[in-house]
Amino acid sequence: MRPRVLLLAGLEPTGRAGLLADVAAVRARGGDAVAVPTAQTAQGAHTFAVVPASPRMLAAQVTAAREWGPLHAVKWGVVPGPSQLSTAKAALKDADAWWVVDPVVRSSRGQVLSRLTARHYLALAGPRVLVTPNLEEAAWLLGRPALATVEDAQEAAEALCQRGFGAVLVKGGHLPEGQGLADVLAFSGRTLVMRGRRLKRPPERRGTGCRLASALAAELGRGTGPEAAVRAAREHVTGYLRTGRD
Ligand SMILES: Cc1ncc(COP(=O)(O)O)c(N)n1
Repeated sequence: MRPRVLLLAGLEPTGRAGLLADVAAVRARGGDAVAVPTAQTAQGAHTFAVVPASPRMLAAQVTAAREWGPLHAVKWGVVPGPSQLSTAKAALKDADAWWVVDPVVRSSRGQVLSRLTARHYLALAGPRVLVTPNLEEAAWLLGRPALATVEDAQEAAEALCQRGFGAVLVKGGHLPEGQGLADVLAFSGRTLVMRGRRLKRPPERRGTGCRLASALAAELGRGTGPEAAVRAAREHVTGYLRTGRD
């Protein structure tokens, strides 16, 4: 089965992160990508700009895509503000699809990409919604101090499940040295710690969170369960970090 995946994300024209990275990951996982830009961005060595998409166009693009067939999964990347969020939500009403929500409000260089608050993200919770915060984003969503250990990550993943997310993947790529690398997946009353080796990341290989969430959406869209989907998506990102290709 070829999953059809809607990607709602910011366009970063070089494809290092954002919508083009998402498209590459979905295609590499054997899915069909429907790419709807929520914002235009410019992210250079010295230049930075974000312009939100018009809500009217966003709604039209999602609606038009749905007229040609079902969406099996939706990946939410950067959503610049509440009007893009509510418009996309309304246009997806009644869609029978998994949602993968990457609560990215800043680039890895610290630039602000979105005005959404933790409350907006918590309102996206539902039984078929998988949220993929990193440690910092998980603390932000829960209004907690910084998470520094694998145990903190486990607790945060469980707390986000309690808030109504069907599955939570807390990405532990930024755990302090000595903690190793561990992602924590909580779903259906289980909590799994998935350990890994820390890989050196060449500075141009960005968008790992984008690729992880998009690969996950492709897997969930084809009917893979959350645990196997997360394993496949982690492998995808490891391959990207090693080779620079999806
Ligand atoms: C449009 C867009 N989406 C996502 C990211 C996060 O990616 P990174 O963490 O590599 O900066 C980004 N910088 N830009």
